[in-house]
Amino acid sequence: MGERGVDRTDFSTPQDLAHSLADAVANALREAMRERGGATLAVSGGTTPVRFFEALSAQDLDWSKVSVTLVDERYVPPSSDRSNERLARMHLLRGPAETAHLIPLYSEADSVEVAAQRADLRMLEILFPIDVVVLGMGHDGHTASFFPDAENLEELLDPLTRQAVFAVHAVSAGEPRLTLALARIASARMLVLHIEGSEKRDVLNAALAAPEARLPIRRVLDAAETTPIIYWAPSQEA
Ligand SMILES: O=C(O)[C@H](O)[C@@H](O)[C@H](O)[C@H](O)COP(=O)(O)O
Repeated sequence: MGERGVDRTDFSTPQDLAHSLADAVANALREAMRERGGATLAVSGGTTPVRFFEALSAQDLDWSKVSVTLVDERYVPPSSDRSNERLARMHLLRGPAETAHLIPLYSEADSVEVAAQRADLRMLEILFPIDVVVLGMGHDGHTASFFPDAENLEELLDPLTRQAVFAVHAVSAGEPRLTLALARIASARMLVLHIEGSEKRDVLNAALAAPEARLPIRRVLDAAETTPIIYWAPSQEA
């Protein structure tokens, strides 16, 4: 398998990236609302998206028609500072975007597997394919919660699986995770990968140039039904 085709947009600062990505995502959500009366957005957590979330939250659109969910979630309550739901509520669902409908992945359950079953049912509230999916990436080439050492990685990456949400156990992930399956990510109408810093750029370039798809990020980009769009900026020390 040769180099995967992607669209790249590099920025000089994370701030420039955040505003440009917020404009592009907002336009895609507006188009979805014009065409289908509503829009769906799935975002990743971690540390990278905060500027983007805050720029997107300020966008002028009918947020009451937007359903927002998470690409993946740490199996922690929304009160935890590790929670992606908490991150989205703090930085994205505020101001104009406060009226968006958030569909979290986490729920307090006897196990992460039970929580995944519940989240899978909640995904019935979403009209797939998702209009916009924004991925992040770790330095190990994971995206979503597709960690290279995930016990059920091939199940997560199965393009034919019908299950929308899976539980993930991976030593490198820290706590157990909840994640959308690759099939729900790959079918996005707009698939964005937002990464910052030279190390992540190098990991991505190596994954894209590799003759076979080994890293999860390459498996996801190869499965994408639209041309993935890479948003990159140099990291900015806090
Ligand atoms: O729950 C998570 O951590 C994310 O969804 C995950 O896939 C993230 O996008 C990468 O780990 C990058 O995280 P940073 O932005 O913190 O580098």
